[in-house]
Amino acid sequence: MVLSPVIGKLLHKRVVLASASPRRREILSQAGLRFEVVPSRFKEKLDKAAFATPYAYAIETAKQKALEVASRMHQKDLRAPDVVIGADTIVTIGGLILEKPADKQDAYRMLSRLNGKEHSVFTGVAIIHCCSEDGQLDTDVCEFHEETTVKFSELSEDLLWEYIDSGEPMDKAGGYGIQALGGMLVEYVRGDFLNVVGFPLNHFCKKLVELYCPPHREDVQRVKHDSIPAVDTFEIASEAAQGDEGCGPSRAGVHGHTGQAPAGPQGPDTNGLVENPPPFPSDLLDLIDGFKASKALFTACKLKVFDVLKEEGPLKAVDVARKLNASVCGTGRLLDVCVALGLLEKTDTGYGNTQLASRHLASEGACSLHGFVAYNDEHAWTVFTDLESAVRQGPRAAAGRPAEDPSQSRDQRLRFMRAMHGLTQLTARQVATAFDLSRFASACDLGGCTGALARELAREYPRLKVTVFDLPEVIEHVSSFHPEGRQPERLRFVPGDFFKDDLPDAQLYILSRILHDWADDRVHELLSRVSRSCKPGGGLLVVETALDERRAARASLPAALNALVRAQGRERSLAEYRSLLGQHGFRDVQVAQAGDRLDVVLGTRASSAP
Ligand SMILES: Cc1cn([C@H]2C[C@H](O)[C@@H](COP(=O)(O)OP(=O)(O)OP(=O)(O)O)O2)c(=O)[nH]c1=O
Repeated sequence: MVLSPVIGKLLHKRVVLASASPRRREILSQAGLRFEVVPSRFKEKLDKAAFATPYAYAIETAKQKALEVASRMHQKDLRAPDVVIGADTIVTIGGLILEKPADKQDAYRMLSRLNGKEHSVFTGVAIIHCCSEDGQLDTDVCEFHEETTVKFSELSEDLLWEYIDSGEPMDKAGGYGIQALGGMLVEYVRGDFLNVVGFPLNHFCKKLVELYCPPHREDVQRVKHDSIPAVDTFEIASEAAQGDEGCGPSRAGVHGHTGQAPAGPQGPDTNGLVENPPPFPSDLLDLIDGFKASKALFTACKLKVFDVLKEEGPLKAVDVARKLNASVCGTGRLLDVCVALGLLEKTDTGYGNTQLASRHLASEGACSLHGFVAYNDEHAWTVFTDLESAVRQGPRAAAGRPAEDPSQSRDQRLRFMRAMHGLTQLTARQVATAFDLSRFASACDLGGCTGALARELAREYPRLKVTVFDLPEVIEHVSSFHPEGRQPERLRFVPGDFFKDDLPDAQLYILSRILHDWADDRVHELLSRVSRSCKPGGGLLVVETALDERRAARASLPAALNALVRAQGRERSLAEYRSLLGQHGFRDVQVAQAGDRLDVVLGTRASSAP
């Protein structure tokens, strides 16, 4: 069966994961699903002997977990979520079902049983579609299971006990976690790895395709007979209906509840043929709503929601509202939107940050993008409202690079520096290691701002001395970005203007995210200054998001629009950067990628002048 993008179909639904398992949460959120977490209170005590197969037991347990959550939520609010997902993972060996060990001895018994042998891991999954009508809860259940075979090596007693003493086995079926230390015990795996970790993502997506993606017109084989009216044969639909623990019959009900177009054919057209409705334009609706999602994220950052929850979460909406000095109703809605966007998690104890939010959206921390978010909220948001006139009239010549705009206030400059600092810290390592730069003893980062890239270079190359060269009004604020005090000995900051002042001596010059801010004449002026300062054999490293077909269009398009609305600069292709370096006396030009958004171009200064 062909897998198609399907997670987005759940975007406009309220989805609840009825599980306390952090692994399930991680697998589903990494797949892009937006959901709330409400752990089930169903006691896993079904009579195993009553089930014909181990997986029938796992499926029933998964279903009961999900139904318990659906009915509890329905009772509480008289409104159940749209979809509740439940899962149960078991390990089976020799007809025995192993769940989570009760204590260390139990874990030892389980692991000894698995020692040196193959066993099966089953996960049963239930996807429950809910509908609350007239105070009644109506549910449609789709269920399936996945099996994976795992073989343990021959393990010594010492190893088993060392593993048990690590504490890892206690909350895991069969007493091991294949994704962590338990991976050491495993000789091979046959089947879906994520199924062992607690959630069979691939099978789940296929089920969603069955539920939400009716076959397209092209998939429909029209069979016409002279005397019999034309009929449609849905090959994919019949394939789906033949699937294991059957979603087929409940499908119509599912779409009925969720307001989606029915999966099956609609009424006959004038020729007696049966027409499919056009595909529901979910992606388009997401695109239309996209600006609201950005603004919700910006607002939550500005209000420091993620800082409050990082320090004190989980918290109820009322407590967050009190801490933010904001309305309870407004805060509650913003928090729910953040849950739907995958930035927060909601459990019985309240709202908490996802790992993503704690890492990138709280204002402190090495990976914080808080400054970049603030810059987009306060600056980019405003200038982008001018997109229409920029498109009509072409790029505005007015604004230069923000840090170099003399009319810029101190606050604006600091905001820009914070944005650049966060973004550069995020990518500095990838840039520093895109090429082996160990042949250089000194480097000068022109327009190097807070020194985030320079510090990474100094860390990566122990003999490299790095100079950061930037405007005096930038350098004056650098210390506030390094609260720990002293800069590394091999790092220095020199104030100056790379268009006017002598460039510091260095074997390697770096222009990171600089050239796109300038029009062609200024780029040539700058490169010829660099070329004059650079000695033969020295290098020039250019870091940019190049316009290039190799990269997914999405990553480079916002940059192209940036140039249109705010600056006199422009984005260039890799071929243009190569050619620019060549025109200014740099040879052996090589290109590498730093992550999925940045390109790094390295050229070596030839001995003859260009
Ligand atoms: C075999 C194996 C299991 N597990 C985990 C997955 C599940 O979280 C757990 C099996 O217990 P489950 O009862 O399936 O799930 P749970 O108790 O963690 O969460 P809930 O009941 O609220 O949904 O074992 C691993 O993380 N790694 C492994 O290698």
